[in-house]
Amino acid sequence: MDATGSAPANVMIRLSGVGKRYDDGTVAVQDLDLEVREGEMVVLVGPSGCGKSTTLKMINRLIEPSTGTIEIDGQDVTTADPVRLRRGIGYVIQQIGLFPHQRIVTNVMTVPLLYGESKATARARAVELLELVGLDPERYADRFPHQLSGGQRQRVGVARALAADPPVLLMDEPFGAVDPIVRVRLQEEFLRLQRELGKTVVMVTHDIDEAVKMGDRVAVFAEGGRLAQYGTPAELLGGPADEFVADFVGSEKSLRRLSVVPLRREDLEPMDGVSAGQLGAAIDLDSTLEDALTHLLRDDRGMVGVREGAQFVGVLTPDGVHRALRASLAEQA
Ligand SMILES: Nc1ncnc2c1ncn2[C@@H]1O[C@H](COP(=O)(O)OP(=O)(O)OP(=O)(O)O)[C@@H](O)[C@H]1O
Repeated sequence: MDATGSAPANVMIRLSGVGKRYDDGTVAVQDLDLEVREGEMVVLVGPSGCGKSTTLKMINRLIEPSTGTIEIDGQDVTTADPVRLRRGIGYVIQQIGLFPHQRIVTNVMTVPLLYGESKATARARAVELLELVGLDPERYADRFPHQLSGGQRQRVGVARALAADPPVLLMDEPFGAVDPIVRVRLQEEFLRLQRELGKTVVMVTHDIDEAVKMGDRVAVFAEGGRLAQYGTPAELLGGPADEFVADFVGSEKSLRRLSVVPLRREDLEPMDGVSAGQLGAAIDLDSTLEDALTHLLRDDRGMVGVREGAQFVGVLTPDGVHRALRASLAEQA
Protein backbone atom coordinates (compact mmCIF):
# COMPACT_ATOMS: atom_id res chain seq x y z
CA MET A 1 0.00 0.00 0.00
CA ASP A 2 1.20 3.53 -0.67
CA ALA A 3 0.45 6.74 1.20
CA THR A 4 -2.93 7.09 -0.52
CA GLY A 5 -3.97 3.69 0.76
CA SER A 6 -4.17 2.11 -2.69
CA ALA A 7 -1.92 -0.70 -3.85
CA PRO A 8 0.96 0.63 -5.98
CA ALA A 9 0.87 -0.43 -9.64
CA ASN A 10 3.35 -3.04 -10.85
CA VAL A 11 6.52 -1.86 -12.51
CA MET A 12 6.09 -2.77 -16.17
CA ILE A 13 9.38 -1.46 -17.56
CA ARG A 14 12.56 -1.22 -15.52
CA LEU A 15 15.87 0.17 -16.80
CA SER A 16 18.79 -0.34 -14.42
CA GLY A 17 22.20 1.21 -15.02
CA VAL A 18 21.54 1.36 -18.76
CA GLY A 19 24.16 2.95 -21.00
CA LYS A 20 24.76 3.17 -24.71
CA ARG A 21 28.05 3.97 -26.35
CA TYR A 22 27.94 3.79 -30.14
CA ASP A 23 30.85 2.29 -32.12
CA ASP A 24 32.24 5.73 -32.92
CA GLY A 25 32.56 6.47 -29.19
CA THR A 26 29.45 8.66 -28.86
CA VAL A 27 27.92 8.19 -25.43
CA ALA A 28 24.18 8.49 -26.12
CA VAL A 29 22.88 7.31 -22.72
CA GLN A 30 24.62 7.12 -19.35
CA ASP A 31 23.87 4.97 -16.34
CA LEU A 32 20.10 5.34 -16.65
CA ASP A 33 17.69 4.07 -14.00
CA LEU A 34 14.03 4.46 -14.91
CA GLU A 35 10.85 2.68 -13.87
CA VAL A 36 7.53 2.84 -15.69
CA ARG A 37 4.47 1.50 -13.89
CA GLU A 38 1.79 -0.57 -15.53
CA GLY A 39 -0.78 1.67 -17.23
CA GLU A 40 1.38 4.76 -16.83
CA MET A 41 2.26 7.21 -19.57
CA VAL A 42 5.85 8.40 -19.29
CA VAL A 43 7.29 11.07 -21.55
CA LEU A 44 11.02 11.38 -22.30
CA VAL A 45 11.82 14.97 -23.12
CA GLY A 46 15.00 16.95 -23.73
CA PRO A 47 16.99 18.82 -26.34
CA SER A 48 17.99 17.26 -29.65
CA GLY A 49 20.62 14.53 -29.45
CA CYS A 50 20.31 13.82 -25.73
CA GLY A 51 19.54 10.12 -26.11
CA LYS A 52 15.75 9.93 -26.00
CA SER A 53 15.27 7.84 -29.16
CA THR A 54 18.22 5.63 -28.27
CA THR A 55 16.57 4.91 -24.91
CA LEU A 56 13.24 4.08 -26.55
CA LYS A 57 14.84 1.78 -29.10
CA MET A 58 16.74 -0.07 -26.40
CA ILE A 59 13.41 -0.99 -24.79
CA ASN A 60 12.30 -2.96 -27.88
CA ARG A 61 15.87 -3.99 -28.74
CA LEU A 62 16.12 -2.13 -32.00
CA ILE A 63 19.34 -0.98 -30.31
CA GLU A 64 21.33 -3.14 -27.89
CA PRO A 65 22.42 -1.44 -24.65
CA SER A 66 26.17 -1.39 -23.91
CA THR A 67 25.60 -1.70 -20.15
CA GLY A 68 22.81 -2.37 -17.70
CA THR A 69 19.60 -4.35 -17.84
CA ILE A 70 16.11 -3.70 -19.18
CA GLU A 71 13.16 -5.69 -17.91
CA ILE A 72 9.61 -5.75 -19.21
CA ASP A 73 7.07 -7.28 -16.86
CA GLY A 74 9.93 -8.88 -14.94
CA GLN A 75 11.61 -10.42 -17.97
CA ASP A 76 15.09 -9.35 -19.06
CA VAL A 77 14.66 -8.16 -22.66
CA THR A 78 18.23 -9.05 -23.62
CA THR A 79 17.45 -12.74 -23.15
CA ALA A 80 14.04 -12.54 -24.89
CA ASP A 81 13.58 -13.52 -28.50
CA PRO A 82 13.47 -10.08 -30.22
CA VAL A 83 10.62 -11.01 -32.55
CA ARG A 84 8.42 -12.25 -29.72
CA LEU A 85 9.45 -9.30 -27.59
CA ARG A 86 8.29 -6.81 -30.25
CA ARG A 87 4.90 -8.53 -30.48
CA GLY A 88 4.19 -7.30 -26.98
CA ILE A 89 5.33 -3.78 -27.79
CA GLY A 90 3.57 -1.41 -30.18
CA TYR A 91 5.86 1.11 -31.85
CA VAL A 92 4.75 4.42 -33.35
CA ILE A 93 7.25 6.65 -35.13
CA GLN A 94 6.96 10.05 -36.73
CA GLN A 95 7.53 8.81 -40.28
CA ILE A 96 5.03 6.05 -39.75
CA GLY A 97 6.22 3.95 -42.66
CA LEU A 98 2.86 2.81 -44.01
CA PHE A 99 3.10 0.57 -47.06
CA PRO A 100 2.32 3.05 -49.86
CA HIS A 101 0.79 0.54 -52.27
CA GLN A 102 -1.50 -1.07 -49.74
CA ARG A 103 -4.91 0.16 -48.70
CA ILE A 104 -5.31 1.57 -45.19
CA VAL A 105 -7.20 -1.47 -43.92
CA THR A 106 -4.49 -3.79 -45.28
CA ASN A 107 -1.81 -1.71 -43.61
CA VAL A 108 -3.53 -2.19 -40.24
CA MET A 109 -4.23 -5.89 -40.92
CA THR A 110 -0.55 -6.69 -41.48
CA VAL A 111 0.24 -7.31 -37.83
CA PRO A 112 -2.73 -9.60 -36.97
CA LEU A 113 -2.08 -11.55 -40.21
CA LEU A 114 1.55 -11.93 -39.22
CA TYR A 115 0.45 -13.51 -35.99
CA GLY A 116 -1.63 -16.09 -37.79
CA GLU A 117 -5.12 -14.54 -37.56
CA SER A 118 -7.53 -15.43 -40.37
CA LYS A 119 -8.11 -12.77 -42.98
CA ALA A 120 -11.68 -12.18 -41.79
CA THR A 121 -10.65 -11.76 -38.15
CA ALA A 122 -7.74 -9.48 -39.08
CA ARG A 123 -10.01 -7.33 -41.22
CA ALA A 124 -12.65 -7.07 -38.50
CA ARG A 125 -9.95 -6.07 -35.99
CA ALA A 126 -8.54 -3.46 -38.41
CA VAL A 127 -11.98 -1.93 -38.95
CA GLU A 128 -12.53 -1.78 -35.18
CA LEU A 129 -9.14 -0.07 -34.70
CA LEU A 130 -9.80 2.50 -37.41
CA GLU A 131 -13.00 3.40 -35.61
CA LEU A 132 -11.14 3.57 -32.31
CA VAL A 133 -8.66 6.14 -33.65
CA GLY A 134 -11.44 8.22 -35.19
CA LEU A 135 -11.17 7.23 -38.86
CA ASP A 136 -14.50 6.22 -40.38
CA PRO A 137 -13.75 2.82 -41.97
CA GLU A 138 -16.43 3.32 -44.64
CA ARG A 139 -14.60 6.38 -45.85
CA TYR A 140 -10.98 5.55 -45.27
CA ALA A 141 -10.44 1.78 -45.16
CA ASP A 142 -9.98 1.40 -48.90
CA ARG A 143 -7.90 4.49 -49.51
CA PHE A 144 -4.15 4.47 -50.05
CA PRO A 145 -1.83 6.32 -47.65
CA HIS A 146 -1.22 9.22 -50.07
CA GLN A 147 -4.97 9.91 -50.08
CA LEU A 148 -4.90 10.79 -46.37
CA SER A 149 -3.77 13.92 -44.55
CA GLY A 150 -0.67 13.82 -42.32
CA GLY A 151 -2.81 13.67 -39.18
CA GLN A 152 -4.94 10.86 -40.58
CA ARG A 153 -1.83 8.89 -41.53
CA GLN A 154 -0.57 9.39 -38.01
CA ARG A 155 -3.78 7.85 -36.65
CA VAL A 156 -3.34 4.87 -38.95
CA GLY A 157 0.12 4.47 -37.43
CA VAL A 158 -1.41 4.39 -33.95
CA ALA A 159 -4.09 1.90 -35.11
CA ARG A 160 -1.41 -0.36 -36.56
CA ALA A 161 0.67 -0.20 -33.40
CA LEU A 162 -2.41 -1.24 -31.38
CA ALA A 163 -3.33 -4.08 -33.75
CA ALA A 164 -1.69 -6.83 -31.71
CA ASP A 165 -3.15 -5.36 -28.51
CA PRO A 166 0.31 -4.95 -26.97
CA PRO A 167 0.49 -4.07 -23.27
CA VAL A 168 3.34 -1.64 -23.98
CA LEU A 169 3.38 1.16 -26.52
CA LEU A 170 6.52 3.09 -27.51
CA MET A 171 5.99 6.33 -29.41
CA ASP A 172 8.79 8.43 -30.92
CA GLU A 173 7.59 11.99 -31.68
CA PRO A 174 4.23 10.55 -32.75
CA PHE A 175 2.62 13.96 -33.30
CA GLY A 176 5.68 15.64 -34.76
CA ALA A 177 4.91 15.70 -38.46
CA VAL A 178 1.64 17.65 -38.37
CA ASP A 179 0.68 21.29 -37.98
CA PRO A 180 0.11 22.68 -34.45
CA ILE A 181 -3.70 22.54 -34.59
CA VAL A 182 -3.82 18.94 -35.76
CA ARG A 183 -1.13 18.16 -33.21
CA VAL A 184 -3.27 19.37 -30.33
CA ARG A 185 -6.24 17.38 -31.64
CA LEU A 186 -4.17 14.20 -31.96
CA GLN A 187 -2.80 14.70 -28.44
CA GLU A 188 -6.30 15.01 -27.05
CA GLU A 189 -7.56 12.02 -28.98
CA PHE A 190 -4.65 9.97 -27.76
CA LEU A 191 -5.30 10.97 -24.13
CA ARG A 192 -8.93 9.88 -24.53
CA LEU A 193 -7.84 6.61 -26.11
CA GLN A 194 -5.31 6.02 -23.35
CA ARG A 195 -7.98 6.55 -20.67
CA GLU A 196 -9.91 3.76 -22.36
CA LEU A 197 -7.03 1.39 -23.07
CA GLY A 198 -4.71 1.96 -20.10
CA LYS A 199 -1.56 0.85 -21.95
CA THR A 200 1.89 1.34 -20.52
CA VAL A 201 3.23 4.08 -22.78
CA VAL A 202 6.70 5.57 -23.21
CA MET A 203 6.70 8.55 -25.51
CA VAL A 204 9.55 10.74 -26.80
CA THR A 205 9.16 14.42 -27.56
CA HIS A 206 11.36 17.50 -27.59
CA ASP A 207 8.36 19.68 -26.72
CA ILE A 208 8.03 20.41 -23.00
CA ASP A 209 4.40 21.55 -23.38
CA GLU A 210 3.51 18.22 -24.95
CA ALA A 211 5.41 16.39 -22.19
CA VAL A 212 3.58 18.23 -19.41
CA LYS A 213 0.23 17.73 -21.08
CA MET A 214 0.59 14.04 -21.89
CA GLY A 215 2.79 12.54 -19.20
CA ASP A 216 1.75 11.01 -15.89
CA ARG A 217 5.47 11.35 -15.28
CA VAL A 218 8.12 13.14 -17.31
CA ALA A 219 11.81 12.24 -17.63
CA VAL A 220 13.95 15.24 -18.56
CA PHE A 221 17.15 14.22 -20.37
CA ALA A 222 20.20 16.47 -20.57
CA GLU A 223 23.10 16.47 -23.03
CA GLY A 224 25.07 13.25 -23.06
CA GLY A 225 22.10 11.09 -22.12
CA ARG A 226 21.97 12.07 -18.45
CA LEU A 227 18.61 11.87 -16.69
CA ALA A 228 18.28 15.31 -15.11
CA GLN A 229 14.91 14.77 -13.41
CA TYR A 230 12.06 12.29 -13.32
CA GLY A 231 8.75 13.29 -11.78
CA THR A 232 5.15 14.32 -12.29
CA PRO A 233 4.55 17.46 -14.39
CA ALA A 234 3.63 19.38 -11.22
CA GLU A 235 6.87 18.27 -9.48
CA LEU A 236 8.92 19.33 -12.47
CA LEU A 237 7.29 22.72 -12.84
CA GLY A 238 7.16 23.31 -9.12
CA GLY A 239 10.65 22.15 -8.19
CA PRO A 240 13.14 21.82 -11.03
CA ALA A 241 16.08 19.69 -9.81
CA ASP A 242 18.77 21.97 -11.26
CA GLU A 243 19.40 24.94 -13.48
CA PHE A 244 19.27 22.85 -16.64
CA VAL A 245 15.75 21.62 -15.86
CA ALA A 246 14.63 25.08 -14.76
CA ASP A 247 15.87 26.52 -18.07
CA PHE A 248 14.34 23.74 -20.11
CA VAL A 249 11.00 24.02 -18.35
CA GLY A 250 11.26 27.67 -19.28
CA SER A 251 10.27 31.11 -18.23
CA GLU A 252 6.60 30.61 -19.07
CA LYS A 253 6.35 27.97 -16.41
CA SER A 254 3.78 29.83 -14.33
CA LEU A 255 1.49 29.69 -17.35
CA ARG A 256 2.29 26.03 -17.91
CA ARG A 257 1.15 25.41 -14.36
CA LEU A 258 -2.36 26.14 -15.58
CA SER A 259 -2.43 22.74 -17.25
CA VAL A 260 -1.46 20.83 -14.11
CA VAL A 261 -3.12 22.80 -11.30
CA PRO A 262 -6.63 21.67 -10.42
CA LEU A 263 -9.47 23.98 -9.59
CA ARG A 264 -10.17 24.28 -5.86
CA ARG A 265 -13.52 24.72 -4.19
CA GLU A 266 -12.23 27.82 -2.36
CA ASP A 267 -11.56 29.62 -5.66
CA LEU A 268 -15.26 29.64 -6.53
CA GLU A 269 -17.80 32.36 -5.85
CA PRO A 270 -21.15 31.30 -4.40
CA MET A 271 -24.06 30.77 -6.78
CA ASP A 272 -26.02 33.54 -4.96
CA GLY A 273 -28.45 35.17 -7.30
CA VAL A 274 -27.13 33.35 -10.36
CA SER A 275 -29.36 30.68 -11.79
CA ALA A 276 -27.95 27.72 -13.68
CA GLY A 277 -29.79 29.01 -16.75
CA GLN A 278 -27.81 32.28 -16.69
CA LEU A 279 -24.55 30.42 -16.95
CA GLY A 280 -22.91 29.38 -20.18
CA ALA A 281 -21.05 26.09 -20.41
CA ALA A 282 -20.36 24.47 -17.08
CA ILE A 283 -17.14 22.74 -16.11
CA ASP A 284 -16.44 19.99 -13.59
CA LEU A 285 -14.80 20.70 -10.27
CA ASP A 286 -11.94 18.35 -11.20
CA SER A 287 -11.00 20.46 -14.26
CA THR A 288 -7.57 22.04 -14.55
CA LEU A 289 -7.14 25.82 -14.47
CA GLU A 290 -6.33 25.63 -18.17
CA ASP A 291 -9.73 24.10 -18.97
CA ALA A 292 -11.39 26.65 -16.73
CA LEU A 293 -9.62 29.57 -18.38
CA THR A 294 -10.43 28.27 -21.86
CA HIS A 295 -14.13 28.19 -21.00
CA LEU A 296 -14.00 31.60 -19.35
CA LEU A 297 -12.41 33.17 -22.42
CA ARG A 298 -15.16 31.76 -24.62
CA ASP A 299 -17.91 33.12 -22.42
CA ASP A 300 -19.15 36.70 -22.76
CA ARG A 301 -20.44 36.76 -19.18
CA GLY A 302 -16.97 36.41 -17.69
CA MET A 303 -17.97 33.54 -15.45
CA VAL A 304 -18.51 29.87 -15.75
CA GLY A 305 -20.57 27.46 -13.64
CA VAL A 306 -18.78 24.66 -11.82
CA ARG A 307 -20.41 21.31 -11.21
CA GLU A 308 -19.64 18.43 -8.97
CA GLY A 309 -21.51 15.52 -10.48
CA ALA A 310 -24.92 16.88 -11.43
CA GLN A 311 -24.84 19.60 -8.75
CA PHE A 312 -23.69 23.21 -9.32
CA VAL A 313 -21.23 24.10 -6.55
CA GLY A 314 -20.28 27.65 -7.51
CA VAL A 315 -19.19 30.11 -10.14
CA LEU A 316 -15.66 30.71 -11.39
CA THR A 317 -14.54 34.19 -12.41
CA PRO A 318 -11.16 35.43 -13.70
CA ASP A 319 -10.37 36.49 -10.11
CA GLY A 320 -10.82 32.89 -9.01
CA VAL A 321 -8.35 31.63 -11.62
CA HIS A 322 -5.88 34.31 -10.55
CA ARG A 323 -6.22 33.34 -6.89
CA ALA A 324 -5.75 29.63 -7.66
CA LEU A 325 -2.65 30.27 -9.74
CA ARG A 326 -1.14 32.58 -7.11
CA ALA A 327 -1.84 30.04 -4.39
CA SER A 328 -0.19 27.24 -6.33
CA LEU A 329 2.90 29.39 -7.00
CA ALA A 330 3.08 30.42 -3.34
CA GLU A 331 2.87 26.75 -2.29
CA GLN A 332 6.15 25.89 -3.97
CA ALA A 333 7.95 29.16 -3.23
N1 LIG B 1 24.06 4.92 -34.96
C1 LIG B 1 24.68 5.91 -34.30
N2 LIG B 1 26.03 5.99 -34.30
C2 LIG B 1 26.66 6.98 -33.62
N3 LIG B 1 26.04 7.92 -32.90
C3 LIG B 1 24.69 7.89 -32.88
C4 LIG B 1 23.94 6.89 -33.57
N4 LIG B 1 22.63 7.13 -33.37
C5 LIG B 1 22.54 8.22 -32.58
N5 LIG B 1 23.79 8.68 -32.28
C6 LIG B 1 24.15 9.82 -31.43
O1 LIG B 1 23.69 9.54 -30.11
C7 LIG B 1 23.19 10.72 -29.50
C8 LIG B 1 21.77 10.51 -29.06
O2 LIG B 1 20.92 10.34 -30.20
P1 LIG B 1 19.35 10.11 -30.08
O3 LIG B 1 18.81 9.93 -31.46
O4 LIG B 1 19.09 9.05 -29.09
O5 LIG B 1 18.89 11.53 -29.48
P2 LIG B 1 17.46 12.19 -29.35
O6 LIG B 1 17.44 12.79 -27.99
O7 LIG B 1 16.40 11.21 -29.67
O8 LIG B 1 17.55 13.33 -30.45
P3 LIG B 1 16.41 14.03 -31.37
O9 LIG B 1 15.49 14.75 -30.45
O10 LIG B 1 17.23 14.96 -32.22
O11 LIG B 1 15.77 12.92 -32.15
C9 LIG B 1 23.37 11.84 -30.52
O12 LIG B 1 24.55 12.51 -30.25
C10 LIG B 1 23.45 11.09 -31.83
O13 LIG B 1 24.25 11.82 -32.77
